Amino acid sequence: MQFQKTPGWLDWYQGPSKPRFKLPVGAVDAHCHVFGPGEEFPYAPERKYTPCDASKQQLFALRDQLGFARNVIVQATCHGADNRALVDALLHSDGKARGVATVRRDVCDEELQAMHAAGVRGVRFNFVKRLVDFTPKDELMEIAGRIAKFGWHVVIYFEAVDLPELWDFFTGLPTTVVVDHMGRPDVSKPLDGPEFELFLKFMRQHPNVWSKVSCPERLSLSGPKALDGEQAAYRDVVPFARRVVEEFPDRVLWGTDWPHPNLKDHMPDDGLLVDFIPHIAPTAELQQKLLVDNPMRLYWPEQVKG
Ligand SMILES: O=C(O)c1cc(C(=O)O)oc(=O)c1
Repeated sequence: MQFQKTPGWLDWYQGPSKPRFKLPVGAVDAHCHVFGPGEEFPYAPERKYTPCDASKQQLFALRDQLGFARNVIVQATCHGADNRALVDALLHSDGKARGVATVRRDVCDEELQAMHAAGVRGVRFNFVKRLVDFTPKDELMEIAGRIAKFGWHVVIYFEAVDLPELWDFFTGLPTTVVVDHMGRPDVSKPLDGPEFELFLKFMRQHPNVWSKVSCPERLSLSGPKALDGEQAAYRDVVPFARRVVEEFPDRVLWGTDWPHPNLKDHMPDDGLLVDFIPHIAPTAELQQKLLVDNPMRLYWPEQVKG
């Protein structure tokens, strides 16, 4: 099937640089996607965008180029609840990838079991209105109850302004809850202002809540871009991410977000995105937790000793 990319679509960056920052051994890129290829794994009819293809082979090549050991592949909304591209990538990863799927209420236990065997360890609930149609909360809560039995967790994606309205639902979830991209703070607002404080309170009061400190390229409003060797990219995002890493060192994850759906301004050089990490996790201990210990505990617990 032939797909036409959304007009203005930016393709992922070709030929990323080798990071200067040396990742710790066993580092996990804990948020990335595969797109299609559309010919093999068609994009979902209900999608809100049509991306360029970004195959599993291309993802695994990026992993090796950047120096990651493993990937966590998150179901992208352009594939709806059709997890075939994700599962195929997991099955071809030599055990180096685990996944987060999107499912509907009618998913049966056999399907969940098959996904578990392939390496799926969570489901994603998306509340970003430009990406998905609304799903009733009782339906999501029912799914959460079912996947909890598999030891899976829930990944949530929402905008900071929507947190108050979603608070009761999120805090009622029976699993570990992982927030995508720090709940998308508006980084033009003060770090200690009410909006980001509410997010910190969410994490403080609920020890089952984790956060990905990813996507500075999406959140930045004024920082230099991760292009042309820039070693201090997206400076305006640094204090927000660093605050989360320092306050919750055992509940943070990091990912490239490759192939970066829906960016409008520029495509970052993924090597330079890796060079962003020491700005938000300045010590070797914080880096080890962020990049190895935490993702291993959540996605490969059977390989964690002790
Ligand atoms: O902000 C976005 O546009 C975005 C989209 C998706 C997706 O379409 O799944 O995933 C992300 O992590 C971020």
